[in-house]
Amino acid sequence: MPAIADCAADPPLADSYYALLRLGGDDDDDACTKVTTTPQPVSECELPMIDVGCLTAPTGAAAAAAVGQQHQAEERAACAAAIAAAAAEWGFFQVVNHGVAQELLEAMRREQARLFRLPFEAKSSAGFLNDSYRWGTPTATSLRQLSWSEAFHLPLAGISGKSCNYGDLTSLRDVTREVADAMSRLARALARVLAESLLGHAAGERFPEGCDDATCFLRLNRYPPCPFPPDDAFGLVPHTDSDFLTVLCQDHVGGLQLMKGSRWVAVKPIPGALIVNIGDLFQAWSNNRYKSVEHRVMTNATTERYSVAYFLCPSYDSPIGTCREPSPYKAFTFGEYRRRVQEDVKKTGKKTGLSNFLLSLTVYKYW
Ligand SMILES: C=C1C[C@]23C[C@@]1(O)CC[C@H]2[C@@]12CC[C@H](O)[C@@](C)(C(=O)O1)[C@H]2[C@@H]3C(=O)O
Ligand SMILES: O=C(O)CCC(=O)C(=O)O
Ligand SMILES: [Fe+2]
Repeated sequence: MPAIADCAADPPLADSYYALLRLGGDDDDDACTKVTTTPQPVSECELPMIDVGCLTAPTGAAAAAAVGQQHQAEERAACAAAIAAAAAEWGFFQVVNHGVAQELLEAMRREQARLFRLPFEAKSSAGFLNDSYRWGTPTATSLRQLSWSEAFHLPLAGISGKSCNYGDLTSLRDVTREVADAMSRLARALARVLAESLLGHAAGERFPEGCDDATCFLRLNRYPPCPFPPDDAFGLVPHTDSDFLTVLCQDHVGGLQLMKGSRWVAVKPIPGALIVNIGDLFQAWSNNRYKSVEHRVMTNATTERYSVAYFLCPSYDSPIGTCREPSPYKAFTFGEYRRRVQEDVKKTGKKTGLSNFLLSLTVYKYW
């Protein structure tokens, strides 16, 4: 592993900042991202908190005998109902007893810090961690499109793949693999109860089809301190996630905000809890019942912030489909969706997302 040199570790985000400032590009017409002279105060919210122990605990014979199968079934039904209600109302919730060990998450944070402390040249060099390093916003044309952050967007297939040379980063690989496995179990259990809540038990059991190790991603995010005013650039620009659902572990620093009603609210970090959010694919599949909610990360002037996100994605050739006809959306595959998002971001600097795939501009409300 190259020598650790803190001073050269940060990506040249300030260069991007000044270049965009000089460019003076038009700010968005989007009210949510517009720079306002008097920014609206953002209140802090407590996301619905759900104990998902009954979904993640091993269902051994001893456990069944002790608790009683009837009671277990009732507990599972109540948990599923709380998850479905939060996905419909908030698009976001928090979980405890989630099955991802606290020591593992702490080890992940240590490995992540070590990884991001590598010199920028090493992180961005060809082939490093399968070319998964991203920083800033290469497509930005205005300051408000700049994400003051760096990330490794890791396809899970690549983590164990021999094609990737980890060198001295083998401990990072092992921890990453373990976190991905544990988050994957949680994400699948949640996706399944969300599908069951709309389809019934037997049909929901097969959900999500087409999602496996080769198709999901783990994203390691780092938000360096940002010396510029928080109204100039974001830590991560407002977006919805292009997946079925995301499991997120944020540290104690805070900065994540989400849209609730038509206001931004800040998510208070709760030690030990993981955050779950619905992505675009679940919103489409559920005919808008579950909400893929816009979220963003604010910058912090003094303190760096870390997060890890697990994205539950199907293979590119998977049709997304619907839980029930008629769907408000045209039929599309995940590959078509990703391509359209990338084209839009390249052309306009912004993701348009699901509205590109609506059958008509009528606002559908099914639920
Ligand atoms: C420029 C963009 C790429 C992105 C969508 C966005 O408009 C803003 C955030 C980006 C991000 C970050 C996390 C995930 O990697 C991602 C897949 C997502 O859902 O939001 C990407 C988006 C993307 O490349 O589709
Ligand atoms: O860092 C966070 O809190 C959010 C990250 C996020 O939204 C993403 O990676 O898609
Ligand atoms: Fe996100």
